[in-house]
Amino acid sequence: MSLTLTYFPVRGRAEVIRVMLKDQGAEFDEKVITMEMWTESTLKASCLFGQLPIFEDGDLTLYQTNAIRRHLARKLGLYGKDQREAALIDMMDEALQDLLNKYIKLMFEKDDSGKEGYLKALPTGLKPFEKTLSSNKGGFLVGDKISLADYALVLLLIHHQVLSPPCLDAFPSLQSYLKRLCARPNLHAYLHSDDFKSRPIIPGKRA
Ligand SMILES: N[C@@H](CCC(=O)N[C@@H](CSC(=S)NCCc1ccccc1)C(=O)NCC(=O)O)C(=O)O
Repeated sequence: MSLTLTYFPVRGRAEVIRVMLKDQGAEFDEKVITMEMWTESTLKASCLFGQLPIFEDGDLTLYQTNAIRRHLARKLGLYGKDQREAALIDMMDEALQDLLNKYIKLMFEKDDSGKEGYLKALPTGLKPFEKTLSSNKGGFLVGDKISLADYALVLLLIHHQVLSPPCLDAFPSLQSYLKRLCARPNLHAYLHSDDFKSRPIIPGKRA
């Protein structure tokens, strides 16, 4: 299984793919594209949608982060035990995309003026996941095995603790979930690696 991820030297949209693969112990190569390479080469024109990431799985070439994530989830058994769980995982993942899109918008704002309002509204966004984790005794968002949606939530929580360390203080289930998942041996090793720590969240924004 030759897997290659092509992306910029930032966490960005690709980080959730890296986290999944690292936690699952799936070997993959990375092609790092600097902004200079991106603007000077024909790579952008060769990308179906003109954007990164690109994910190559043998002779399959995929664009679109969430399509890549779902492909890997099917391949690595990260989509629940049956269709019911897969549907619930999709539901959780869609809701996480809503949170991620708000976070991306904040990350790209020129100054910190939107941060106060963002953090004020954050608990409303986190509450459904606190409620889900406190009621699901399986230990994950859905069922009793890690899924596609858990990786998205874990990375969002990690980034939000950088943005505002106390942001999980009112959410004990999210706190213990994050602690437990980040202690998974492969994920723990990756999160403490220079690879992860040295990559900015987006260009110019260090974690
Ligand atoms: N729908 C696509 C969107 C891909 C995309 O926006 N790619 C960007 C890079 S991805 C990006 S903007 N990431 C930073 C935003 C981010 C920050 C923090 C977490 C997640 C994302 C890109 O290729 N820009 C160059 C160009 O268009 O010429 C996807 O999900 O892959």
